[in-house]
Amino acid sequence: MSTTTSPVIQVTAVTKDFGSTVALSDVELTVNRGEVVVLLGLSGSGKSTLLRHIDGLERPTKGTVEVLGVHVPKLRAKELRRLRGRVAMIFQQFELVPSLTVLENVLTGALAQLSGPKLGLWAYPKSFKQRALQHLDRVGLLEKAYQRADQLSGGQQQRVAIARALMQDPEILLADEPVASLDPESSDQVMRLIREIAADDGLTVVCSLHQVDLALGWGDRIVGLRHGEVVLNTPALGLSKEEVMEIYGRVATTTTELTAIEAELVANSAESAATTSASAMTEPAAVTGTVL
Ligand SMILES: Nc1ncnc2c1ncn2[C@@H]1O[C@H](COP(=O)(O)OP(=O)(O)OP(=O)(O)O)[C@@H](O)[C@H]1O
Repeated sequence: MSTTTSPVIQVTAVTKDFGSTVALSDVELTVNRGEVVVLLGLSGSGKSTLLRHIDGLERPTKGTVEVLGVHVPKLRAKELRRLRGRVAMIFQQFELVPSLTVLENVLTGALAQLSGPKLGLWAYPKSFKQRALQHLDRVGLLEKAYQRADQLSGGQQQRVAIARALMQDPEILLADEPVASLDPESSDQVMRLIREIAADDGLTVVCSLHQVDLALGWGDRIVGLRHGEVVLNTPALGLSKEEVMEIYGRVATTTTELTAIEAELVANSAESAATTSASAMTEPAAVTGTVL
């Protein structure tokens, strides 16, 4: 399914202050149905805060956020839960339950659709289990359905998290640094999968990343944030790596300078990823390649 020009996310003049910290400053963002938008920016530039506004986890200090035609900050708890049924989210640390099987973890994506008791595999109707197995097949992990989640590699766990998100039948997928804890090969696999699902299902994706190459390879549009401000909002096609590097306020005029800037930013990002992965249940962050 291709991108249409009907906006499903409309962020208008959003500013978010946390005390004296301005996390977002006058942010404008329109995302059309079926688009894959990648948010890039240094650690602390506001990527997660923007995603959290789209999911209604934060309210703007100023401005408006409209998702699937609904004005998010004004929603009551029940309406917000209903909206979240249509908006799935995946995270850097996968957020699986390590002691549960892969199948049980996928089924938890449908918890909100259950009316009865919500404990254990038996709580789910057979049709739910069939759907969960289909999603596992789709992410290439059907044979792992009855293994404990913590026996899987990081890349496999993120694919389980994607299958869990699909149980919601979402219209929008928000992905907060989904590959920050993965090696380059697994990162590519996960981004390819997200891209394929978006194309097949007409799913709209907003995904924050640190890797410029992945952003250019898998995104339809790149949105760059610096100190909470949108400094780039451009189709990925035809955009050069050097142009993207300007998001970081660093301009390289030679390849040597570009390599040096990348190396500096990799070190910066590795430090941030190591801090975040301290509580992860999977392998520590492997940061290689062009990681910013
Ligand atoms: N709940 C909060 N309370 C106070 N400050 C916050 C809160 N959430 C975010 N911030 C601040 O807002 C700014 C933007 O943070 P945010 O997490 O959105 O950045 P990010 O680009 O996602 O960073 P990273 O790549 O490290 O995840 C940072 O200065 C951060 O410290």
